[in-house]
Amino acid sequence: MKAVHFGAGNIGRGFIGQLLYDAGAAITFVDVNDEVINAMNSERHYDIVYAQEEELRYSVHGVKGLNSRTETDKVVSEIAEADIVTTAVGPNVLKFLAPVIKEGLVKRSGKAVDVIACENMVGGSEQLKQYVLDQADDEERRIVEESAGFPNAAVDRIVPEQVVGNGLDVTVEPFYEWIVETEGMKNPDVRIPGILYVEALSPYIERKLFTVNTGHAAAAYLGSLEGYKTIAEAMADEGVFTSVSGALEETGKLLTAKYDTFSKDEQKAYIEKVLARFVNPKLVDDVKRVGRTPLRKLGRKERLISPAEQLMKRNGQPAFLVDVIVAALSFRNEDDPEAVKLAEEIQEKGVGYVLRHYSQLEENSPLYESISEKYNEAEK
Ligand SMILES: NC(=O)c1ccc[n+]([C@@H]2O[C@H](COP(=O)([O-])OP(=O)(O)OC[C@H]3O[C@@H](n4cnc5c(N)ncnc54)[C@H](O)[C@@H]3O)[C@@H](O)[C@H]2O)c1
Ligand SMILES: O=P(O)(O)OC[C@@H](O)[C@@H](O)[C@H](O)[C@H](O)CO
Repeated sequence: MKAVHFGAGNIGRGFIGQLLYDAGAAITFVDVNDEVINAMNSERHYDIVYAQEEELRYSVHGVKGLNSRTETDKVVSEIAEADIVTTAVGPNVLKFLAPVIKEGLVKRSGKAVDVIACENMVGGSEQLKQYVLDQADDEERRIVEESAGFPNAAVDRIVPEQVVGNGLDVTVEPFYEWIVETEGMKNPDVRIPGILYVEALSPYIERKLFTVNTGHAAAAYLGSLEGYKTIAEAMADEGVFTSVSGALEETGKLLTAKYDTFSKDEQKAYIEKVLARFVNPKLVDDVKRVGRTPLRKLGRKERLISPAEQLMKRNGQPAFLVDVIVAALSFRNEDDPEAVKLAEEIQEKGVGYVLRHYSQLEENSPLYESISEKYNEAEK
């Protein structure tokens, strides 16, 4: 089996690569980072190190690397022969993959394949499909529509930023979950052991995004305000822990009211497990990584605004979530262009502009009002 994976970063190497390799795939990692690509091509393997008491290493062999900008023809040929195509590049990067993925899919002459975006977002693969179709003429569009599936997915494993060993090795938490929606698959015969295939992804992606990622963002933004460097340090602060748990109680209320997929007890156990994962002492995860790209995270369909808005529509009070959103608006990191932009926008146009423009909240809507009020109080 051949797999093409875009994004040889933390989750790409630390999780997707592991399951694809286990499934017997020869993996071509496509990236733009030449250091990583060159290391892939000279080492041809890397290790995944489990962040747990007893060290456990897992080797992924036979990998190679290609540059998606300078080796486009080779990437197209690899896609043309692949049994599966996956991505983990970040939601903002998906549109840049579209031209080369479109060329690769067209070159397959109708041979079915699935393209799975493993990004933290609702409808990631569907979004990628739209970007691909935007690049296609009528005939190409027909080929893509007929032969390429873009099943949505949810991917969960905490993989912090770090370079260990040969520069490719990566430390990960032992936990993992990869869920793929069967609807929209064109090549269902390719099944990757370790993936849970479900008919409807919505409950699972919302549970993941609104528990793991909401809680993570809460710890990062509240922890950052308190001056903590890592998620584990932030979670050791009683005040931060209480607020993170409070935010997850709120999202839990929404999730169990909205879906009958999980009972209240199951959601409670899920939250407890997530909180335990955040305090893993062997996992050194910078609040700057977890809080990265705050403008994206303040988006309407994202982990903070979406559950808060949905909860309010069901007459719930997202008090803790609003505190986290206020902390997110105050997140500062000079190395993160989105955090810099956020600070500039607030300085020049005011917080209301950010809520209208980036979070797409209507002025004077209940959530807009709650956030503005709390933000102004905090600024006093
Ligand atoms: N790290 C985690 O804990 C984790 C867990 C689950 C899901 N995710 C999701 O996975 C995605 C990637 O996250 P990450 O933590 O691995 O980030 P990362 O920054 O470590 O990796 C992203 C990789 O994409 C590469 N890239 C950027 N532009 C590219 C392009 N045009 N073509 C090909 N490659 C390109 C980067 O060079 C980098 O190697 C995000 O959507 C994230 O939300 C991350
Ligand atoms: O990747 P982001 O920026 O959407 O979110 C940061 C973290 O919350 C995220 O990477 C988690 O570690 C991951 O989603 C755990 O599965």
